[in-house]
Amino acid sequence: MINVGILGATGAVGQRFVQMLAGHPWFSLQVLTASERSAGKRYADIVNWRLDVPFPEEIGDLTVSPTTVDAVKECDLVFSALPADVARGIEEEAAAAGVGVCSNASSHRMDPDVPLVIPEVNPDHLGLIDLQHERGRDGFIVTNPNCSTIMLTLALEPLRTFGFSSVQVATLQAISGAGFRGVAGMEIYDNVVPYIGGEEEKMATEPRKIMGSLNGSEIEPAPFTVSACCNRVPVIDGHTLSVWVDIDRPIDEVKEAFRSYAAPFSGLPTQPERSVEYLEQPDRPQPRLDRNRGNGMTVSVGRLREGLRFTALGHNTIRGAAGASVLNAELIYKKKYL
Ligand SMILES: NC(=O)C1=CN([C@@H]2O[C@H](COP(=O)(O)OP(=O)(O)OC[C@H]3O[C@@H](n4cnc5c(N)ncnc54)[C@H](OP(=O)(O)O)[C@@H]3O)[C@@H](O)[C@H]2O)C=CC1
Ligand SMILES: N[C@@H](CC(=O)OP(=O)(O)O)C(=O)O
Repeated sequence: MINVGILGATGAVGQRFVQMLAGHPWFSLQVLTASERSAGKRYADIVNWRLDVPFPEEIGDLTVSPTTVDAVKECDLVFSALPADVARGIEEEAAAAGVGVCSNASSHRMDPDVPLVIPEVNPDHLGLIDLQHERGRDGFIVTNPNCSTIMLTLALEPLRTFGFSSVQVATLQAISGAGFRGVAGMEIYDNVVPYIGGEEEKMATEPRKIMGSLNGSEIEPAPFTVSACCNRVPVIDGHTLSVWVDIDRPIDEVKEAFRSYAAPFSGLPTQPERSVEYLEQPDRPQPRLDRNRGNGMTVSVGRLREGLRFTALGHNTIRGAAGASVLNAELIYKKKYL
């Protein structure tokens, strides 16, 4: 078993990590960290468990540690669910101390030697771990993308073969994306907020890195543009995206590309049966009905029509965050970087 820890284990994403790592066949959860407010207390006593699944009692007795390199230096791997400003330094320190870091935070996503990975899309970018080692890092940092970026990029992957140069997207993002203390009820109830700080910029840059080509030690960004409009809506979990892409092919051909898409690997415990699933019903996908497809790891696609337009949807704290990171870690383990 690989000994793992979670940085920021009490938050919206941290709790999803606990859910996904409790009973994991390869990873043994040993360390949970949070802020000074929570450190030194029993996890079961301090966590305000807000997930719609039972609390994994076997994890409850772990004592929450402060978020320091000392707390995690005996781990082989840590999953980071820290706010980006807190994550930057501690992730670097942990990687320097020989720990593998799989991070959800945005701090290192665009670092040239840090892979920004969706296993189905760019598993080869993990080769940058070797570059990090050559540059003197004993451990490594691997990141997963922004939650909306993951839904968009996974939905575009089956269409890669057609080629495209321009993507437009409008998002309807769940409130869990802002963390537990992120959006006040008075702001979001009976409302839509047409602004999520930094999100549109991330959606413009991250997909190009992910779908880019690794040439030696550099990633050449993919040659398309993304124009995004991001909106917060009163949904608890599940980001919905309306996507336009400049592909001029018969609808049936494009639909077949979605239907026949299969991940380029198999055998990872968190991998869903279908990474992308096309839904035929005219009013799907919907967050309440489709976010848990594939245990929250499937991106549902539907409403494909002339334009070329379609709708994509995925669970933002599972496929868009903790599940994405755990799947990355499983691929890293399978490729023997751990
Ligand atoms: N929510 C989502 O859908 C997604 C989130 N992310 C990213 O994941 C990260 C976590 O997000 P989320 O779970 O929503 O955030 P939350 O605010 O819900 O949780 C933050 C966690 O970090 C801890 N923390 C906060 N400040 C400090 C500090 N100064 N030192 C140590 N620990 C600290 C908190 O501990 P305590 O409880 O003690 O305060 C808590 O465990 C962020 O970088 C976010 O951008 C990425 C993709 C999607
Ligand atoms: N911004 C996303 C969640 C998030 O934290 O993204 P990032 O990891 O890129 O900061 C949302 O609000 O839904």
